[in-house]
Amino acid sequence: MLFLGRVFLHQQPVLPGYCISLGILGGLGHCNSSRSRWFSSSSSCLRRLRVLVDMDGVLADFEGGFLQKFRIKYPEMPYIPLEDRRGFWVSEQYGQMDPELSDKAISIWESKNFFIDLDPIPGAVEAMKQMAKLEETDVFICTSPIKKYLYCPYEKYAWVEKHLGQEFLEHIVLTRDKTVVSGDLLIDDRLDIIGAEKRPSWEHILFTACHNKHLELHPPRRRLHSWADNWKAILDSKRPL
Ligand SMILES: Cc1cn([C@H]2C[C@H](O)[C@@H](COP(=O)(O)O)O2)c(=O)[nH]c1=O
Ligand SMILES: [Mg+2]
Ligand SMILES: [Mg+2]
Repeated sequence: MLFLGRVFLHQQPVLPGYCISLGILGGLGHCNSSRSRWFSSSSSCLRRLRVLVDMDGVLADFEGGFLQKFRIKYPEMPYIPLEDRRGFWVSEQYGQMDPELSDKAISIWESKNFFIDLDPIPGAVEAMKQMAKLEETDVFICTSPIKKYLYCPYEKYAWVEKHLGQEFLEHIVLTRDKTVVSGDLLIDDRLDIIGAEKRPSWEHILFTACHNKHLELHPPRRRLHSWADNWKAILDSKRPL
């Protein structure tokens, strides 16, 4: 039967007309893709969990890499130790210290080799490899490139190949607007993820970073404190029963 209503699952509206209902509606979700992961057994629909994982600040140590290169390039300039970082935008906090420092900060991540040289966040590579191997689970790296595109997009791909392997190249989403990407979970260190879609399909799990660790999250918002934290439990909490 053609399902004509709007079904809300994980706060996601499933567009009318997209779903052919095979019986039980529990667990409906990402059914609007030609490569959809639907399968039906004994007249029930099961679907795979889709996890979106941010790159800078979650897989790759943007803050650490920035500070190291900033201090090498501008040894005479003041800098902000990681424990004093506040707010997502490095350029903003440096600009508040001295207006000319904002452009100097930006020059660091606009330079060749900035993104490829970033170290992995502890535990990230192992966690991603484990996550990708989980049954009924699809993992995508969902990352925003800078607008000065000369090096960044290429180096993000190269970083993924170097640290996670070639197979992961199939699982990269480069976007400046993560709200239009569908998934069950988005693990990301940025507090405010906004964009064209006012009701993103994913639940945002805030990944703890130096710039957000002091922020109090209001329920039901959740954190992943590090890759040593129980990320599997967070995934399991989103699986259909
Ligand atoms: C801190 C900071 C970051 N950026 C850029 C660098 C990255 O390309 C994105 C962040 O990407 P994510 O997918 O949200 O991790 O933003 C910047 O332009 N200015 C900054 O201060
Ligand atoms: Mg990030
Ligand atoms: Mg898998």
